[in-house]
Amino acid sequence: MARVALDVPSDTLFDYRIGPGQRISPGDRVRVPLGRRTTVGVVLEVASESEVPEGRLRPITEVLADEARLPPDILALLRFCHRYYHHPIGQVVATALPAGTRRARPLRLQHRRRYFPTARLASTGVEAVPARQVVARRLALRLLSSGSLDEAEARRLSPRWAQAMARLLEQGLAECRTEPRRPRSASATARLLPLTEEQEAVASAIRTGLDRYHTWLLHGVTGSGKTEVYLHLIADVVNAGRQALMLVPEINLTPQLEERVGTCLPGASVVTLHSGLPEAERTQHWLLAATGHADIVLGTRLAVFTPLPRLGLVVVDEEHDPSFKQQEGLRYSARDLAVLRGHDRNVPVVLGSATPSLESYANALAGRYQRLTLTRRAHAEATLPQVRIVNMRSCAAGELLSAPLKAALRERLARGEQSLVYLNRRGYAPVLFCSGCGWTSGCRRCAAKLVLHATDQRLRCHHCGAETAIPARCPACGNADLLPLGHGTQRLEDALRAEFPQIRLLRVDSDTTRRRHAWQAMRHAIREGSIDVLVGTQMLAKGHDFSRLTLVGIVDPDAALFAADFRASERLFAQLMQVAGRAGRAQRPGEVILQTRFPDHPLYRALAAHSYDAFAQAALRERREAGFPPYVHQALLRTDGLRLEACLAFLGAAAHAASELKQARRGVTVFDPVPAALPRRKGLFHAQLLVQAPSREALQRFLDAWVPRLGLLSARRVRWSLDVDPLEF
Ligand SMILES: Nc1ncnc2c1ncn2[C@@H]1O[C@H](COP(=O)(O)OP(=O)(O)OP(=O)(O)O)[C@@H](O)[C@H]1O
Ligand SMILES: [Zn+2]
Repeated sequence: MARVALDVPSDTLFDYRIGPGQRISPGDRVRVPLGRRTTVGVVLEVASESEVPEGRLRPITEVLADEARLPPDILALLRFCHRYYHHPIGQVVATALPAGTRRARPLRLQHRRRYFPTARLASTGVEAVPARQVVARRLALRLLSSGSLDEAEARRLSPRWAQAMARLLEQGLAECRTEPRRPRSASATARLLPLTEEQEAVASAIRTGLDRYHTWLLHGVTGSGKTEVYLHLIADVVNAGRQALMLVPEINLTPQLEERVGTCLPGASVVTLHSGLPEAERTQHWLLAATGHADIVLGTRLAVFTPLPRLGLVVVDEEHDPSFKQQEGLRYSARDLAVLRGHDRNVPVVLGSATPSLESYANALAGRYQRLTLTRRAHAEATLPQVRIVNMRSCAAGELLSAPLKAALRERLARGEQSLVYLNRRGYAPVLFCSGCGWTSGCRRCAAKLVLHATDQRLRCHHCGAETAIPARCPACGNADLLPLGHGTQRLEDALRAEFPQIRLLRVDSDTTRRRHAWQAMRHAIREGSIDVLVGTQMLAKGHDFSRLTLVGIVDPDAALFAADFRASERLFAQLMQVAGRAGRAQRPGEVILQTRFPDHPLYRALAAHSYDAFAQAALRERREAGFPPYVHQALLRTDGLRLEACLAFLGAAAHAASELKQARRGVTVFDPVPAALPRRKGLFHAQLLVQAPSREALQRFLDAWVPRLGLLSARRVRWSLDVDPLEF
């Protein structure tokens, strides 16, 4: 009898009878009947007895002949996700595997034919082929000179290659073998750079422990060359015959990084895994990893679930990045799961960042992780940029560019260097406002304002995508005097163009990069030097290495200082430090100009001093005093529905169910149901209930008892889901 995980919202496995002649192990994919149809699932257990009476047990329709079955460590990871995130097991499995695994077709590696010269051809030489068989001769010559040919190479020699090759095979002059289609064969164009002294110290510390689990927090200032350290370690691991898994945030998975990883290790094969890959390609890459053909897996958060039989190292770059946490369905943290995988497989884990998450930093302080630091930039001439804080209090409201920033931009233009002006808000202005009656442009479906987009003259909701034309008159009072309030990147672009009419300016935000490959083309333009000034949102802040960029201007960052979310200041500090870190990464020194109305704020002071530690220690102290993570552990029960009352009523019932749990509730705080920070989105109301405990164990003990009861509550017209270790509220 096999117990199978199916992609349905049920918390249990489904039992099926193993037919005569069917050989089944946990990890196999099977086709099974479900109601009147058949569906594909994964066998998690094989057992001798079922609670379902023998007669009602339905047989497995088919065992799919996959090239790789899910290994025990992945099955254990999936079970962990089911338990820890309290998510239905079948849906955990469906989330973790590429979509291709849901089809009732065996997973097979695509093979490619490769042709080799036979001993006979080698001994007789090309004379064995009659001279008038021009194409066959050409193929034979090439077979002898390069040792082998694949189809693509043969086609390049002649479009009529197939017929000629068939003749060579027939005559016993060539032979054909198949091999798995590899994603790329790395050429040896690039090399690993020799490490600096500091990088070497870090790398050799990690090298001493490559044979066992240990989590290293690689805390290196911006531009310190963390990537190079990862690559050296990955090279060691691959050369020792093992596989490496490297996770990066979505936006950082660039063709350049892919190429860098691919070319610095000639002979190693690299596959990428991310949600943007076509389904067939993603399945092939996954299978190459699972069968051990790929040496390096470079991917976004979903890659953490990839089976890797020879795993030797896990790297998480920019480990603080919020994109490692999935924000829907199975709300897993790929960073946390990466650490767990390293632990279960007894291999080292390297978490790298210039601005570690406070969770990881606290883990390092507590001795659970070991922190290694890079304090200097990798380029011999490069230093950290000078940070100047410009007080905007005396400036007119709405003034975007201060005199010092304008002067600094002018200098860069004169010297032919690049500048970046950062404003983390896209659109022209966050809201349109009537000076007559005070009307503002609100979204009908969300508790949010419609953002004014000047380039195409639309009002647009950044939460649900709703949009309308800009009204000529106020819809409430008919007044024609409608004013944009506040500023976004489009307005900043206008201000820069007005001040510097000649500049070659590029705006980078999710509006301008929506088209596929747009960002790639832009990055190319930036590298080439055909851009003077970059304007953009946090898309520009992360990980980029533009060598001619020497000035970063930061405009209007103050709002986040006073946000209600307790993580807002951590996020702001990380963003500012990252964006400041884009300046002066190569030969020329960098400068950062930060415009603020709160020049003495400790967060900005720490930024100016490049002191992550000062910021982090103060922030952790506050978190401890206020009782916030990482000193407590949280789970959020989220609901949405057409009526706010229905959501709150469900949450009220859930809170009541919690109060009835005497034993399991000990030490656990259950807060009151409240509307979410954005209470209405896409026409649905959102409300939530926060649960908090002093330890993970206490929280899990409570959730184990509580979550099954939630399923019994009447949840009419309310959807609910649980978010363990929530990042957003
Ligand atoms: N050992 C080295 N010798 C010379 N140059 C190096 C060396 N290591 C790294 N570099 C160069 O230093 C620059 C910064 O490296 P990298 O982008 O890896 O930094 P980083 O630590 O990831 O920074 P950030 O956190 O800001 O993304 C790159 O241009 C890289 O090529
Ligand atoms: Zn909306």
